[in-house]
Amino acid sequence: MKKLIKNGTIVTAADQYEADVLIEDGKIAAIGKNLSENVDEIIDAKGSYLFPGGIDPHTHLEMPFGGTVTADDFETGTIAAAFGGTTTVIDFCLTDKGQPLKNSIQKWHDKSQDKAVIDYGFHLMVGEVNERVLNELPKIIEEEGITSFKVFMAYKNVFQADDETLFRTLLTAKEHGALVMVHAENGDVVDFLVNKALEEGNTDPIYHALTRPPEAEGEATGRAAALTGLADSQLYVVHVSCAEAVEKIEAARKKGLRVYGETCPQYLVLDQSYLEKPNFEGAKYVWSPPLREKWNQEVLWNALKSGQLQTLGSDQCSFNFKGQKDLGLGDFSKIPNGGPIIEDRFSLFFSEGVKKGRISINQFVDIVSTRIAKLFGLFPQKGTIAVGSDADIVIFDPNAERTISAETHHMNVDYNAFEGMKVTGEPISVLSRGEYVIRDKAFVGKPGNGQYLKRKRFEASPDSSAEKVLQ
Ligand SMILES: NC(=O)NCCC(=O)O
Ligand SMILES: [Zn+2]
Ligand SMILES: [Zn+2]
Repeated sequence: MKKLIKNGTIVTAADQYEADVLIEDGKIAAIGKNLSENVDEIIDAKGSYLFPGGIDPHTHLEMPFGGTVTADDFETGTIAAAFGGTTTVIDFCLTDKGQPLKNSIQKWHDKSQDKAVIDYGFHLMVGEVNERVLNELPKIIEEEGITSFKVFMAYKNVFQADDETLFRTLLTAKEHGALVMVHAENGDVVDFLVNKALEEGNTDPIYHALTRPPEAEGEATGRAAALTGLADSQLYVVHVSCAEAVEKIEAARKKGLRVYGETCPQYLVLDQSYLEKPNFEGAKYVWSPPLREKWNQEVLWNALKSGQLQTLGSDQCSFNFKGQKDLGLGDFSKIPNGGPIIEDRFSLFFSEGVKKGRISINQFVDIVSTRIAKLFGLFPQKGTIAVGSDADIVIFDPNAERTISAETHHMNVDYNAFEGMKVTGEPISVLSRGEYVIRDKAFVGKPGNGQYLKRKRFEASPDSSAEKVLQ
């Protein structure tokens, strides 16, 4: 099967140029001016950008959490992702203490393999380190191609791991070529503050933010970075929300540590005041870490622009307002944490970032796709438009205008946290390995077409591809 995309403007992390793209057997076979080939289909992309498909490094699809299960599964979640210009997701596989890790991974394969419409991989949660886990982790890297481990420093009595677990995970990752991801908040301090607020009768959603102060995120980020230095390992801090955490990442990177940071759209455009919305509507804006005071947004944008933060994840973790978020009526600590963002991550970032002049168009591609591919062992298969790469391509109209709304989104939830926001720029068609998933804004993919991705190991040597680009 051959396709030729003509007249589009290719944008990568490094270039912007007009050229035709020849696709054969799911790969990019040639790029050049005036390509003429005997093909099955010619796609006219005049006036559109051709972006490498977005890679979302942070999703929670069909994940049990907070006494319920996230509303989007691998089918609805990946369909929504594709509508939004994302062609790869890396989802967090939760694990259970005392259970073989491979059982948890099998559970995640079972939920995803017949449902995903785009390619996907898994990160693996490490909640304990013992002989069994230490024996299993290298096999998982080798056999499953799972080369990133997640350690929670918060959610006490649920997911939270201690510092020894984090440190030993960092040592293992160093030895076997994996990247350690952390949810960086001081869970003990947060737990104390939450209990105190509830004892004092403070139960509204805003107390979610007030009991998770930025200092708790900064402290945990700095602690994780220090342990990374001690282990001479590599660290990726997920969902960075505030200046205190950015400062710690910046300081670690100045020392030459391999510490990387991700932020999410919600921290770039929403703020703490949303939690004060009346009629319990503030619950829609409950994330951990919480939304921060507005001035933090500029710090995050600047950190993305200067390269101190490297990536944008969605932290897709959707719960319906009715029947799920309302579990926390009368007790903010019972509001399931998270929101629906997988669909809007890409175009919201284009609109707020590129259109508003905060980042260049090449930085946009780098942050939503290329660097993620490099850090998580997918480059150059994913994350760029180059000969030999998978033909994951977004045909994007940079001038289309739309208003974000739950009425029109494709996520399986009854609200959109960005309701009413106007964005400029929209995917028109999206190809995954050369096949349409979205064609002229309509879904034409098939559940089960998404392939599981075994990823390469993290390359830590100074001249590795990840390091060269990210320093
Ligand atoms: N971020 C959030 O509030 N929910 C998803 C789980 C996590 O990433 O901590
Ligand atoms: Zn988290
Ligand atoms: Zn998350």
